Amino acid sequence: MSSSLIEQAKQKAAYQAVDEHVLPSHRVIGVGSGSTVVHVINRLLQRDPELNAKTVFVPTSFQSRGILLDGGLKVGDVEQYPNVDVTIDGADEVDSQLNAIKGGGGAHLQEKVVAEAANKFVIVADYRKDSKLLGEQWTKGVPIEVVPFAWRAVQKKLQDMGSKDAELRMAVAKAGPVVTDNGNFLIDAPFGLIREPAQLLKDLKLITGVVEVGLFCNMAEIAYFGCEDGSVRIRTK
Ligand SMILES: O=C[C@H](O)[C@H](O)[C@H](O)COP(=O)(O)O
Repeated sequence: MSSSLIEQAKQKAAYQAVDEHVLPSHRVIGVGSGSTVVHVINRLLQRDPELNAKTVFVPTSFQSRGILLDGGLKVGDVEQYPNVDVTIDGADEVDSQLNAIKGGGGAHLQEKVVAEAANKFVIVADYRKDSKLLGEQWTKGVPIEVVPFAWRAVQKKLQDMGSKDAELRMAVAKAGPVVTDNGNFLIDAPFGLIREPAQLLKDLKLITGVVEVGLFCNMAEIAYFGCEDGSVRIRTK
């Protein structure tokens, strides 16, 4: 499939999710991160400007904050707005139970906080992210944000837990590791097919030095997948 068709699939999922879940009565909207969320923001910008002027948007990264500000929307944070009406975000992979891997762009810490602050968490993605089990299609591993000084110790623990290929994520246009929006490092830890994501999440969070894990378990209420044929597949819990 061409990249423009994939973009169309992302756009269809994003537009439908905004249309069905961002209501005129909502005053605080959580906005995730990544390439699919760009379409979410574009759709939000097509709403009645008077309605947008009465709404605060809570971004989850430097990326989404910048796009919201460029669009002239009012941004806030969870410290000011701990009660979010709905959060819409992308995902790297979603399983049949709506558990998700997130953090391919390193934004999962803020994303999880804003998703948990929301009354409803909605995922938007293209068909490549739709799996029966996590780890089927996203084979780079579970993104894990770690405090920098602990990265080697955390990597060793992950290897002991069976993720032999757990690797520090390296930057592309900079020498050295990726540094997150929160000043931390990332380790990508492959665990093969993840049959019990909630248990894995608990085990990973108990490792000292781990800040947050890119496994979102039992959080999403609904997921929209843009398909190859132009339709949108919806999965609910
Ligand atoms: O850290 C990044 C986020 O979790 C993204 O939502 C995720 O990587 C999906 O991004 P995209 O829509 O670009 O595939």
